[in-house]
Amino acid sequence: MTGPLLETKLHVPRRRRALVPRPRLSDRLARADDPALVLVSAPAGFGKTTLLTEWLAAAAAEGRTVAWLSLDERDNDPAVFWPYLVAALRSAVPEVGAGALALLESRQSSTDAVVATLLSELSAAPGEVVLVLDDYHVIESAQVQEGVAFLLEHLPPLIRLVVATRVDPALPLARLRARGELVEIRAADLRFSQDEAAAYLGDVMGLALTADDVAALDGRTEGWIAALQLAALSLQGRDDVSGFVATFAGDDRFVVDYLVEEVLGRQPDAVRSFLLETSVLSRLSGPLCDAVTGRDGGRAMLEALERGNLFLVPLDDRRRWYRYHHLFGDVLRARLMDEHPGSIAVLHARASDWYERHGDPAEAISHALAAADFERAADLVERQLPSLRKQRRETTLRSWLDAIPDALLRVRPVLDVGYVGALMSVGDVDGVEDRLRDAERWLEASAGDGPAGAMVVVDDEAFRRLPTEVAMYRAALALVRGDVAGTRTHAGRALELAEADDHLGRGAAACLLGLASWTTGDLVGAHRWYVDGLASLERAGHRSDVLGGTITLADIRIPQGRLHEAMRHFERGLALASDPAGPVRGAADMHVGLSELFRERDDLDAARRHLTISQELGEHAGLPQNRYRWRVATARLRLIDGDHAEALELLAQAERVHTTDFSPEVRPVPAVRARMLLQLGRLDDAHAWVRERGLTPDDELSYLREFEHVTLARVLLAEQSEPSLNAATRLLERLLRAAEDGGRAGTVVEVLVLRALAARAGGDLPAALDFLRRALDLAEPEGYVRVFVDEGPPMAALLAAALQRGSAPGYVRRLLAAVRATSVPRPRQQGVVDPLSARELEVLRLLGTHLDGPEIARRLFVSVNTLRTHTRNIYAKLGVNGRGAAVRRAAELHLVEAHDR
Ligand SMILES: Nc1ncnc2c1ncn2[C@@H]1O[C@H](COP(=O)(O)OP(=O)(O)OP(=O)(O)O)[C@@H](O)[C@H]1O
Repeated sequence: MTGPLLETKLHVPRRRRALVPRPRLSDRLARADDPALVLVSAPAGFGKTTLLTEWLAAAAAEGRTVAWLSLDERDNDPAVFWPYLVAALRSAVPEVGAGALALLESRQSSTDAVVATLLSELSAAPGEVVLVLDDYHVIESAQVQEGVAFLLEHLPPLIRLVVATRVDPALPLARLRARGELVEIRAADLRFSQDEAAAYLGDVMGLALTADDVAALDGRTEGWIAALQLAALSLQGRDDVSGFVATFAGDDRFVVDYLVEEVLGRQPDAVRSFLLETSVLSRLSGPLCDAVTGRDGGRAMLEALERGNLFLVPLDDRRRWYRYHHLFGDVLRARLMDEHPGSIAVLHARASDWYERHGDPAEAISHALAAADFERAADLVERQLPSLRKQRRETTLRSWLDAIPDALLRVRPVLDVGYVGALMSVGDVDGVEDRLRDAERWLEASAGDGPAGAMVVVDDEAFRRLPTEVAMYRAALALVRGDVAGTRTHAGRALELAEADDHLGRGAAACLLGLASWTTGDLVGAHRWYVDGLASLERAGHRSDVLGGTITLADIRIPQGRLHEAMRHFERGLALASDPAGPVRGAADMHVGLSELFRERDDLDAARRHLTISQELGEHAGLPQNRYRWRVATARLRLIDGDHAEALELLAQAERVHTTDFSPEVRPVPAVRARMLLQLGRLDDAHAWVRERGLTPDDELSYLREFEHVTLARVLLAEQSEPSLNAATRLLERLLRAAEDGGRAGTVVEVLVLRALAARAGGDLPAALDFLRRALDLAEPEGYVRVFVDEGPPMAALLAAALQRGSAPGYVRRLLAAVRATSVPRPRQQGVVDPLSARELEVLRLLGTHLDGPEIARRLFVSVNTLRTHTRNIYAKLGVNGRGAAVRRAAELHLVEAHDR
């Protein structure tokens, strides 16, 4: 967070001295049978906050712990919202949230990872906890809303969420309502009844009114408490009550405007000016008010206003911080705009200055922007850049920079490049080029004799590092565009320019160089750069980058045929990620990587287990990248399980997920699909794929297309004609040489396997056995299995022949056993034309329970939409049109028990 955490936001608002008791509402809240969510939703000034403070005082007396968070617009940045939410919980239950806090402080995890961790910590909370989010209507950020919805959906039984809001929140209300987990208090419930209005006007506001006047006032305000309060303030000392009541009606904005005018008009000049001038502040303290008004006595004035019921809400127990009631504040600001429009910028400027002196740069920046003093705002933001970046507050940074005129950013290269960082962090490369070019021009112009003419630089240290940073962003941009040479040039330059102690700069540059080597197939070089880069990143303390790099290291080792080492990298990565401060994304990907290695070794149970863990982690954290890897790995397993349709669907989804990725690891997806088509005997579709990719056996070979060319060789082999066999053989020879030259032993094994099959198809058994033996020699120490087994019967025949000749007998026997295990047909599902996949059977079993759809989806870690697709397929396959019928039919066919075991 930029600026201190405001304790006042976590403070349960103090109860007013005199309140009208509302037993009917507090009873409803008290009787509510432990709902997950209490929603208090009504327009401004209906007494939502007051009702909650009353109820919570009683709840606290009964031993429930209460955590409170008053929200404001800044909470739309997840990097602001979640630290506050965790702090609110921790201030109430100190033993909860340490892990989430560590994640937040590491500033390298997704907010989803934070929520997932928080949830698991909450489930260990010692007793009942009520978490209140007040003024939730200010939250417009979809990201924050989704996070809260996720939190709510997974709340442990003893935790209750209470939301007070002026508009209904984007939370799954209908579902909670259906499950009886929602208690709602709305405007109709909150309106003062006539008796309550009488008690309010008489006992609280001290007005001696007739029953008719009370009835008239209650009728006119329709029980809207804030309006009644304003009316009561206006009525103090006035005789003609009936005449006054007749002048307003309805519960809309006009009433408030009208009434505030009335109230304001009755204040002494000093109070009135104070109210108007300080209305620019979202929080008020005596000293801050003094600075803004230019007069003394702010604190005494605030206390007097509070005593006078003038809509001042205390934010702490020590009477240091207050805010205006929103409704009142809005009208005050509109009034100020009408009466003294010219003074607004001055007032904001003073507030900005005060906040800067008092160490709250975020408030200082907001007020500078509100004062339209963009130069000052830009200065302040530039000074905050390093800490914003470190805290990953790109959303906030972007919202500030968006508010500053572009022409101003263009003469401030440090800020402009900061903007580039904020854009690239979310993969937005539009406009990046322009800004980098600007920065380069400034750097050129200022070479030698310090900053150039019109250029503005506030942070000289940042300006010194700017050339490195620009080179780095250039390298990253080149990589996104597939320009490997450019990546090398710029990253090399960044490395040259980075100072010895700039570990982050050096590490990032080395990794970019590693990526460039990787894309060209120079895996040895890529490995070296990554080892260097990771050492620097570790020194810089950038854990998430270290984790990401560890995955890459493993990914580099796999085509090199070093499966054991790849496994060690993944395991080391998992150890890093299991640290409370380790990002979930890393862990999810490590598990997929491990699953792929176990699948290759034919340990399918372990492969499945790691995918499930990865999926759990990934779904919690909503990680598209993980889902991409996860989908490909799952598709491959599904194919082995015989779930062809699902395997192909998963691959199609994976292709959709990653259309813009540039890392070598995502390129094989289309080729994996083609291999599946071949395994399914869909040769025409495989041909179509070859045409679509524009592949020919005489193409120039490149590492990035290696996987595709190996697949092309398979397609040619599958054709079983002499010319295509010859073409396949020639292509395989070239691929073999390239893989051997590049030290890619993993690829060599695969190509040798195909070469053996080609020789066998050509009738040259001795040559086939020779290629096979070479493959076995390389593969045995690393434990390869599926690379042989997936070739099916032709390979089984070759292996049997090899066994007869005594080649690697133990290993070959294991491979043959794996072939046999794979070809055992899955249990037949009698009475079903199109058999149900394992996944569909799982869904079917859950359909037979009392669980509702969303719950089933949650258990299976899939979206409700995916579940719907499964359900539709199941109904179609069973020839039924509803859940009950499907369950009955499944029982008749013994489908469910058979699978359930
Ligand atoms: N039971 C009550 N007795 C006396 N005054 C009340 C009572 N309930 C609410 N009020 C007064 O009405 C005004 C509005 O109440 P409150 O701030 O709780 O409304 P709200 O619905 O939370 O408003 P907003 O949405 O603007 O935050 C306050 O000045 C409060 O003191």
